[in-house]
Amino acid sequence: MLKLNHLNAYYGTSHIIHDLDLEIREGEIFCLLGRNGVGKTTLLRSLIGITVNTTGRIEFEGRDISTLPTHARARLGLGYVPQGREIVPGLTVLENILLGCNARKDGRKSVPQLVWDTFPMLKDHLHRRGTNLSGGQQQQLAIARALATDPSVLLLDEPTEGIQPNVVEDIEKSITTLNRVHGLTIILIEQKIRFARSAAHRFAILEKGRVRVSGASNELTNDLIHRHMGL
Ligand SMILES: Nc1ncnc2c1ncn2[C@@H]1O[C@H](COP(=O)(O)OP(=O)(O)OP(=O)(O)O)[C@@H](O)[C@H]1O
Repeated sequence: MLKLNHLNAYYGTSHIIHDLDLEIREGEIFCLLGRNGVGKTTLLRSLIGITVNTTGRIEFEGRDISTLPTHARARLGLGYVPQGREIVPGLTVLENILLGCNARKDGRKSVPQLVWDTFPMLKDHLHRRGTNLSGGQQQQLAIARALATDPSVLLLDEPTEGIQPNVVEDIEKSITTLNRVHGLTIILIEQKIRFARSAAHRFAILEKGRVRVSGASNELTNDLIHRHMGL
């Protein structure tokens, strides 16, 4: 579904991702792991085309998207939930969600039912400022905004980082339901090994912008985690 060939990514002259080959299969949760600073966020940004220069091929559903602008990639079906959520200040919850609708590939402006089914809590807060929600609610809003684009692949950058423990489980459940029940393909950056193991079908551990080891999630042994992530 998504194939990367010889992908290199740069911030100015800093070379962050090195000649990376990776294939994400339709219907899977693919987990990106690795220590801080190895390039996980940069890899997701390369896929959606934000703030990073790339060379190499990014193929999505058979088409080379590597030179397309971000909004065109979103329209083709890549939904991005950035680290830190980036809820737009000054906009209500509903307005934040409607921002996502602008990127829908079918041109419809209505909020997909999947958004409300996944996060019914948001309906009770539609006219509050998004930034006034709790951290966990803001994360749910950020995922809702990406779902409003009607994506076929969701890119999630540490979706439960810094979230109160009681909400973490709700968000994790939503992510697995989006995949298992609704068939969304998901690329997930995750530091919580427990969730990576239970949710992901396959994983890759990055080191210095390269895939150091990859495999099925049942091959994600404590030894690998210790050796390549220092945990
Ligand atoms: N906007 C930027 N300009 C220049 N260098 C950057 C920029 N963003 C990140 N970097 C550098 O790129 C490297 C990879 O960072 P990246 O955020 O992709 O790593 P990461 O694996 O996602 O780490 P973390 O888990 O800390 O988010 C780091 O050395 C970082 O300092």
